[in-house]
Amino acid sequence: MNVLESILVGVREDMATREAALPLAEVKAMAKDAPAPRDVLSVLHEPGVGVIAEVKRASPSRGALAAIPDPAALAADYAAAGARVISVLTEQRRFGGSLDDLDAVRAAVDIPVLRKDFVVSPYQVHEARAHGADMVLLIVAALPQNVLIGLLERIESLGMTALVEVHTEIEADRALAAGARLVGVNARDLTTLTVDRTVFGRIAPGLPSGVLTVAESGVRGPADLLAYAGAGADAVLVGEGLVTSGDPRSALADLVTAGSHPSCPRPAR
Ligand SMILES: O=C(O)c1ccccc1NCC(=O)[C@H](O)[C@H](O)COP(=O)(O)O
Repeated sequence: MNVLESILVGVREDMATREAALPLAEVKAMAKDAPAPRDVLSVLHEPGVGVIAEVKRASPSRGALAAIPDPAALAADYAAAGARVISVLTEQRRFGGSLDDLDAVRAAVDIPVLRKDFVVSPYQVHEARAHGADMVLLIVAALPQNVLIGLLERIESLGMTALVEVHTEIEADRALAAGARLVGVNARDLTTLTVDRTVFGRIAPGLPSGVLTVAESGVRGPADLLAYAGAGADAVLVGEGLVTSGDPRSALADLVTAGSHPSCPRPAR
C-alpha cells in the first residue's frame, strides 16, 4: 500500500466515526448557519501571484513540524502578512489537524479558507461548509472519475470552490474533464512523497488560459515563488516553509512582497 492509500484508509475510518456521531442531515442543518462562501476565484484573479498560507502541524514526510498552540493567532498573522487564502489541514492521523482548527481559523479571519483534507465523500464536503470553508481540496489521484465529478458538482452547488489537485498530465486531463476551474499542481508525489518543483512547469502550459493554477508544495522562500511565477502560477500554496520558519508572519510577508512585485507579472498561458 502506498502512502496515499494508507492515508485514505484512516480517513475513511475517522469519517465513519464522525458520521456515526453526527449524521449527514445534522451536518447539513449546521451548514445553514455558516457564513456565506467567499468568491475565491475573484480573490485569486487579483494582480500578482497570491499566496495560500497553510496551517500545517505535521506531515507524513517530515513528522511534527510545529506546535501551533493557537491556530487562530497563526491565521491572523497570515492574513495580516497578506495571504489571499488560508489552507487548514484537517486530517488528524498524519497531519495532526482537525475541524476544530478549521473553526478557529474561520473565526479569526475574513479571507477565504480552504479545507485541506483527503475528501472522498459528500459527507466531508458538507462538513467543510458547516465549518465555514470557502474552498475544498479534491485530489484526483484519490478519486475515481465519477466520484471526482460528483464531489466537484456538490462543492460548487454549495457555493464553494474546488481546488482540484493533480501531479501528472493524465490527472490534469481528468481534472479538466471533470470541469475544474482551479487546478493545483502538487510538486509532491503523494505515493512516494518526493518533491519535484519542475512538475508545475511541465503541466501548467497544457492547461487552458481560463483555468487558474496553484503551485503546491516545495516553496521555501521567494526564489521558489518567483520560479513558479515564471512558469505561470496564479498562486502558490505554502505550508512547511512558513510553519518551520520561526517567524511565519515575516516569512509570508517576504513571499507576498515577491508575488506582488511589478517584476512578477503572471505570464499569459
Ligand atoms: O506534506 C506531506 O508530506 C504530504 C504527504 C502526503 C500527502 C499530502 C502531503 N502534503 C499535503 C500538501 O500537499 C502540502 O501540505 C502543501 O502542498 C504544502 O506543501 P509544503 O509547502 O511543502 O509543506
